[in-house]
Amino acid sequence: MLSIISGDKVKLLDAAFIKARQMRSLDLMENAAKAFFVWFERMFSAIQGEIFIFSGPGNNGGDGVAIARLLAESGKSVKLIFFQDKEQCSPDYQANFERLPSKVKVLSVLDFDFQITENDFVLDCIFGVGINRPIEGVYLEAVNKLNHISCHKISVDIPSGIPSDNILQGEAFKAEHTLTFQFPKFSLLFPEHAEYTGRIHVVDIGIPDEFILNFNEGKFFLRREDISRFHKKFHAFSHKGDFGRIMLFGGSVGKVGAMVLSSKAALRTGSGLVHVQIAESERAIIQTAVPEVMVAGAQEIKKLKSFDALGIGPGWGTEVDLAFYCSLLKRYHKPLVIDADGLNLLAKKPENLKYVPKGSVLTPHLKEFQRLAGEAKDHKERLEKARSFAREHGVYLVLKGAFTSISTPQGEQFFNSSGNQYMATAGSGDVLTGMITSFLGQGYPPLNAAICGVFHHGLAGEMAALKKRRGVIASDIIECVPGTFVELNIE
Ligand SMILES: NC(=O)C1=CN([C@@H]2O[C@H](COP(=O)(O)OP(=O)(O)OC[C@H]3O[C@@H](n4cnc5c(N)ncnc54)[C@H](OP(=O)(O)O)[C@@H]3O)[C@@H](O)[C@H]2O)[C@H](O)CC1
Ligand SMILES: [K+]
Repeated sequence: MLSIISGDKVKLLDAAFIKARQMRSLDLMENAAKAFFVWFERMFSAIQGEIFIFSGPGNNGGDGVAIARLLAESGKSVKLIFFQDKEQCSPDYQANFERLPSKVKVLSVLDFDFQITENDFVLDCIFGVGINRPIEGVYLEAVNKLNHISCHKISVDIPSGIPSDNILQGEAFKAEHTLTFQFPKFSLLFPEHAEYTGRIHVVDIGIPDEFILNFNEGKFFLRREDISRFHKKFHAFSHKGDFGRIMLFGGSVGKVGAMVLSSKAALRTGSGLVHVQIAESERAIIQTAVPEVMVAGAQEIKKLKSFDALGIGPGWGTEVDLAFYCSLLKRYHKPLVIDADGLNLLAKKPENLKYVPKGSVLTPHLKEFQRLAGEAKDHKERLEKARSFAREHGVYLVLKGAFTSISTPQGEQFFNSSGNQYMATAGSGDVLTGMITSFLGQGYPPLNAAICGVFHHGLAGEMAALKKRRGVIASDIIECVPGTFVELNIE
């Protein structure tokens, strides 16, 4: 699992790593440039245009100079545009400058005419994690000009102008792709920066994850290769009971569809038995739509404890009898999942939060979280609030959106990498509730249930989007859930 560390620690990390390996910082820069080069060749095999590399005075600029050499040596037409005289640049920048082949055309930004056409590439190596103030002067002018030119645009490590751990002040380079080294810089995960980062790619430059862990600040980035370790193993003798008995509460009149989606998603995620508690008048709908589901009666509600997990809220409405809701929370002592109206009801009467069993998983989207925890001025503050909320209430807080975050009662935060914009569709959250409840019911610890739920949900969304793009609906996500187990090789 990748650790996300702050920009000011990157220098310490580099220093410790090169010392431990007895290598030079220049070698690490070479690793970074090579990692970029390999990625670039794979992404853009048939390059027709010219490659313009804008290189700032620090080591991000140094990466640009090394990349210029590698690209030129492979036969590409490369122009290097610099901002400062070599003598004012970092030592590793200077060392790479000395190694530039003569076929790289080098010119000052002051002499550059910005004649760049659609097929050309701009590589943004102006500033990386060392930026310490908003860009201005020649840097701002160049960035503004580049942002108005249409061509292929790639930022190296981070779009220049964006601070690695904070919200952008002023302007920054707008990339189509950001290739970031070793781990995603924290601010790349903020919605405020989506129009600058484009697609984010993480490449390894040779520093092992265990090494970076020494600098960890409790933030982790979840990737496909991390997921199988959070799964439970089943075997040939496993029976229906091992896959869990769960109960879902929701589906008021006119909103029973939410329960159809949640319960179906739970079954597709592997639940052995799924009960739903819904408005009596809606019973026929769900039993027709999902014949595998059972509708709970008074008997089951009485024997709440016999269920392995509960999921509360999808389509429940806010007219629910609060006394009934509180009695559920008080009588059930295992972790459960709360979503949608289950959360809205808690936001209306926060004093009831104390009844939520410890270790429960709460899955608000941004608006629901705002109702629960109050307004945040930006995503950074929102994530801090999420962290405090999870700690204070002893719950796992799943804040849904791009890079869904999971905050734990211990103060850690996990960021998900699967999913896409096409999942922002009605019922997508109900599907997630069903999935996380299903994993909880199968005996997964709450963190594992949340991680697996969020990752598989996102992956199912990616698979659905392959053929349907913006036409994806929540039912398509459910249909793709079984395929995610195949894709990740989970038995
Ligand atoms: N482990 C890794 O990931 C590696 C990453 N590498 C690359 O190195 C950069 C970080 O390099 P660094 O030199 O620390 O920082 P920058 O290149 O971002 O630039 C810092 C210089 O820019 C000046 N500065 C800062 N902000 C501004 C501004 N707004 N306007 C003008 N100048 C600015 C600053 O100097 P000051 O004295 O003026 O503050 C610095 O000179 C990382 O992002 C990767 O790309 C390594 O290649 C290998 C390992
Ligand atoms: K950059």
